[in-house]
Amino acid sequence: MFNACRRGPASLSRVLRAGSTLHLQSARPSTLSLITQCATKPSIESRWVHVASQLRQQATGAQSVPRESVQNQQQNVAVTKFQELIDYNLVHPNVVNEITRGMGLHTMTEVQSKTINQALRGDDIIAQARTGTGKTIGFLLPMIQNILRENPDFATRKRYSRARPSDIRSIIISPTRELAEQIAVEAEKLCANTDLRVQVAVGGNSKRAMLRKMQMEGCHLLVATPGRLNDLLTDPYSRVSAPKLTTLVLDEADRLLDDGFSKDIEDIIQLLPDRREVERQTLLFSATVPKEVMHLVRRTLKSNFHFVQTVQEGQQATHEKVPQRIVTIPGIENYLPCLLELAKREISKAAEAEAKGADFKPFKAIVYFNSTANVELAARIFEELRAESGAFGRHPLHPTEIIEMHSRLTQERRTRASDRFRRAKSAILFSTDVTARGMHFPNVSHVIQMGTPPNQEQYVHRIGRTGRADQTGEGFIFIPEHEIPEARRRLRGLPVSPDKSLEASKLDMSREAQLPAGLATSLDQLFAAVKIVDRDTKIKAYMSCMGQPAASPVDNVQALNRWTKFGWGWPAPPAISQSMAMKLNISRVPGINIQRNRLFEDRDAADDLNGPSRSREGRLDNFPDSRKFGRGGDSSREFGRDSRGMGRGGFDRRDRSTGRGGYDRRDRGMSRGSRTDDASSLF
Ligand SMILES: Nc1ncnc2c1ncn2[C@@H]1O[C@H](COP(=O)(O)OP(=O)(O)OP(=O)(O)O)[C@@H](O)[C@H]1O
Repeated sequence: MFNACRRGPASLSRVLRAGSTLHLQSARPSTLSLITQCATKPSIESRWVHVASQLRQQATGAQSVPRESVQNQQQNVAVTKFQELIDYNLVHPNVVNEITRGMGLHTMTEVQSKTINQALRGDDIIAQARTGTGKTIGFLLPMIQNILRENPDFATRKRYSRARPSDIRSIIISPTRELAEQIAVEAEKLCANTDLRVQVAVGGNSKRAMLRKMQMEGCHLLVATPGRLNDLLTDPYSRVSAPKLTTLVLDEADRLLDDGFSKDIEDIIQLLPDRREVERQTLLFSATVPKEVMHLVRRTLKSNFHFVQTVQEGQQATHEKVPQRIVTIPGIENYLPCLLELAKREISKAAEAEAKGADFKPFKAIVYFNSTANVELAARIFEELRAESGAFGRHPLHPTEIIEMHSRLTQERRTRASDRFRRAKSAILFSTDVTARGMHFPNVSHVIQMGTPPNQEQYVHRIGRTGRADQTGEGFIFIPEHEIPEARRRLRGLPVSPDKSLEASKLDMSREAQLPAGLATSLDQLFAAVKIVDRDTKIKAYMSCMGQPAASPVDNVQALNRWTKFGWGWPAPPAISQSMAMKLNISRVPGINIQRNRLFEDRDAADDLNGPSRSREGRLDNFPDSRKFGRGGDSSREFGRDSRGMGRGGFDRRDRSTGRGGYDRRDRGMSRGSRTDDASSLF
């Protein structure tokens, strides 16, 4: 979207100006938020009208109350309990009862109270509130009531529905398929006792099957991802249209208005009825609204829109109830040892609490990486962990499940993965940002981020997967030393406190060290698992990190090379073609392993940079298994001086020629190190 703006006063703005009701808002964001706060606050605090018994008696007929009367009541009433929506005849009981009786929710959250009251008046709204505060009901409820008010017939469930795919009254756009499906499930719950038909249209699923369902059942409320929605609205054979559209919702609005989706949103708005002919309400919701999107927000909404902000400027965008810890680590090779140590610690804490009959929360974590290839590698390694040697050994984290989630999976596998994680009592979900926004998985105890997130907003959304509604949770972020300056910049102002509780976070893999027995065992298990994972998966992970923007390409290349050496035991980092190195502007970076005429490397690299879709079985690494870590002593074990020649920090003694642990900044070419295809060199 920002690109679109740079291209000239965004073509989106041109599209939007086509609607007569659209006047460009000239107020700056700060002024704007002040204005709206003034406008909304009194209605909540001072205009409160006590529930009158005569209004209670009218509770059954919200749909039959004339619009003007509803508006008059809305002028004076700001409800904070769902039941009061019935009491004041604001929302049909068939919808409200699903919330109070079906979901057991009674008191509105702050964002719900503010948005529901405002949106029932028909105003355009942008709402910003912390993650997990119930924004979904905040837009669904007024949206459904707005349809029922115009079409009272839909308020009760009929045996036979005569809806068609062209009956769409509301469209909700979500940036991800999983989120669209989640919203549709929630919408279906609210509409269960009405005659409204909810459909979901997302990419990755069969379009034909989706259209058949839509044609059989009809559609009043469509939840969709931008690409599939665009496709449906432009396909003349789909018969999907929205001539009577009354509400458009953009959930995760800032994401939908950014570069990645702006073109689709622009096209979709062009395909919707002209606002001069069909009056439409637009609702934008997100936990983050960066200043940069405010001008696009103003263009998307009517000029008198309301900005509902429950997070004021200068306040933390994350929950205070979620302690957030930052763990600095020597290098990327420490990620998985740290994760394994943390998982074991939290799993045994939960088990102890359970045994004592104390309150406990099973370990259920989402681990975020910045690339798909890294998610695949970490998940594969964790799947291969064994407490004892042999393929059929017990998993050291049993019964915690290992699940992976990213866009390279088929839609069917993605759906299965989210369902599995949703149902799991204890699990680790390795994920890309595909689950970072909006996804509600119950009882997530930990959100663990590996490396610096792309931006502060993404950090906020990721951490928001825990501590939702009235729950607690914890956040960890692991930052390798070379990323600290950039991480400091991106995480400025966030309530993260340093954590040094993990032994593995202090472990310099390139040096000899005395290790506690528990850590030595974990490293042993990780090493055995790394050995099993195929080479291609590792190369893709390396290439994907290479392709990511880095503050210092030199530090980045060196950190990645160190990872391949001490994390995987490779004598030299993966070869990268000259052309790829030039494309990434790293061909002169010391330590880069440039190989000419290796077409397959080029292909792999291109795959990783562009997000490959094909999956291949790669070769297995062929480490001799003669040098296992073995069991440590009771308290500690000297790492590197045992009879198996562990090498310093798991690094082979033969490799000393390359300096400490075989690698330091002076060692400009990993390829100079002697080959250590050796078990002991992995960790
Ligand atoms: N009034 C309420 N009281 C208690 N729980 C609620 C209430 N409203 C919604 N919830 C619950 O809170 C959880 C989070 O809701 P929801 O997914 O809508 O949050 P959100 O604000 O959209 O989060 P995100 O910013 O991550 O998208 C859900 O389980 C929902 O059922």
